[in-house]
Amino acid sequence: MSNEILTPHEMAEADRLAIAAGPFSGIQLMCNAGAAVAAEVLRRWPAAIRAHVLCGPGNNGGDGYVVARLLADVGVRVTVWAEGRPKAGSDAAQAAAECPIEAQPISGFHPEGGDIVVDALYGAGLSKPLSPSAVAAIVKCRKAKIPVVAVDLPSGISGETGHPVGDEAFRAALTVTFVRKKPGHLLLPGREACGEILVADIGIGAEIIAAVGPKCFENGPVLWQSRYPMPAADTHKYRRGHVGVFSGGPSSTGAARLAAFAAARAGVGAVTVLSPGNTLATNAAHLTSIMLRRVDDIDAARAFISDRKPSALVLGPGFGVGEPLRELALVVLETAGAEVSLVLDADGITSFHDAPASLFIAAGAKGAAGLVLTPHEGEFGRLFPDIARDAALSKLEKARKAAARSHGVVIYKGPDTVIASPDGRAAINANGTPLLATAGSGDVLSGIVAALLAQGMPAFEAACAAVWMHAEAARRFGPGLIAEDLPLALCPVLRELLG
Ligand SMILES: NC(=O)C1=CN([C@@H]2O[C@H](COP(=O)(O)OP(=O)(O)OC[C@H]3O[C@@H](n4cnc5c(N)ncnc54)[C@H](OP(=O)(O)O)[C@@H]3O)[C@@H](O)[C@H]2O)[C@@H](O)CC1
Ligand SMILES: [K+]
Repeated sequence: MSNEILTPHEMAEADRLAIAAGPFSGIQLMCNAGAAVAAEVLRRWPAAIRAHVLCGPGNNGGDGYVVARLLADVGVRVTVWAEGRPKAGSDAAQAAAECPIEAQPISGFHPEGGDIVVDALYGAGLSKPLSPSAVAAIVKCRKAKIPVVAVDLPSGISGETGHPVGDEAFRAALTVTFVRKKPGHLLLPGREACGEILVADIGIGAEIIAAVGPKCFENGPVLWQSRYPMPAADTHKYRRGHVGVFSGGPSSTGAARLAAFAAARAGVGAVTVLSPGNTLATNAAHLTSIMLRRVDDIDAARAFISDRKPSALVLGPGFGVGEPLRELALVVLETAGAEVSLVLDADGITSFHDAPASLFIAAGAKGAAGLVLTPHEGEFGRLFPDIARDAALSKLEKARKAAARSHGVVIYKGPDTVIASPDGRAAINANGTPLLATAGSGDVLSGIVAALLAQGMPAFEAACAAVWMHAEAARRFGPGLIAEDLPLALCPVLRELLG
């Protein structure tokens, strides 16, 4: 399965390279695209009474004229409604000329129950908010409650950001896109506007995509399974890594234990909860296989790192915001060394609200511990306020900029979690579930990330794998899920991954 995601700009580049390399010309690619859409319409709605094809002035509209011709060829009653006309000499103009159905102005479009609509108004070239006539067409589809099949993208949605360019966008039952998905198919709200997404092969080969060199991927095992840590037959517990999790004070120890349990389930050989003296008894009462060590201050943290050589540390969950956490994080980054990783979550992120540069400088220093940051939207805004405010950037670009600035892998959490690496690679997660919107679920994610890091998985792949496994465990567990369930719910997911 191809998991690359192409930005609209990269898609246009792939298109250019493919046409230059042959064998397909631009109009042939357009015919292949239109044929893929028409075939899907016929397969899914063989009993549709009438098809309305909405055609815009660009190549998206060109695809629409091909769909209209092919549907009419097999006897479907087709009406074409046009907004603007293709430029003379363009591929779209040729497709329109070859379409036997005379286009009518879109203002006359009136669908009825039993009809089907093919939205070929705008795709990759959407450059401004939809016109009042296009918005009226959306309202008519909504009122008639008829299925919309979007060609490439639901018109109105930006392929780059997944956001509507104006106030309105089509909502499709099915979106047929070409070659590879675009960020707007996976980022919200675009993902919801697309309905089911089908990627059609139109004759642009993998070698063309490789030449374009995309650095964004849909998250899933294909992306990271080859780097997943498989326990060797002759392993022992410390060869499977050691995770240390810093515990909070008396009223907030649960978050660290959630991270610790998750780390243990995710395959790390040993886990130690690092607890202040006043919470040792509470933590001890809830831990069995997980070790416990008293850590009251920076010196004790340093001593743990040098005596027990943890391979990853989790700092933040339930810890409390403030100077002690900042100091601890900087000490870990500066003294732990390159073979240790730090997962900074929750309070760990918020603590650097006023001094993010100190964190980024420490993370960027040669030989520093590797850093993974796991902000949700609010935390992201605290650490990267200017990036968060920039409305022109997609969530993907925001995560990428944050990773480059912080020198850390950033897991920008949400229903469409984006994982970005300082080297420019990024992944968009698509198996998220609202079941994960529950207290403590982020602590579990931090524990899984740390466990994979501790077992030697590279940071970007570890972050991607953890995000996917976390969501997969939640989906398979189903309703009623609370964070305590997640570590155990990882087992069936692990059985498949490691099986
Ligand atoms: N890449 C490939 O491999 C293949 C791509 N294919 C297809 O090509 C599509 C991309 O085509 P495209 O670049 O011509 O862009 P498209 O979306 O048709 O719009 C551009 C036109 O619309 C206009 N316009 C924009 N927004 C507007 C608005 N709100 N209201 C009014 N006008 C608006 C815009 O005007 P301008 O911005 O120039 O003023 C321009 O005239 C892609 O989505 C896929 O379906 C396939 O054929 C197979 C091969
Ligand atoms: K469209």
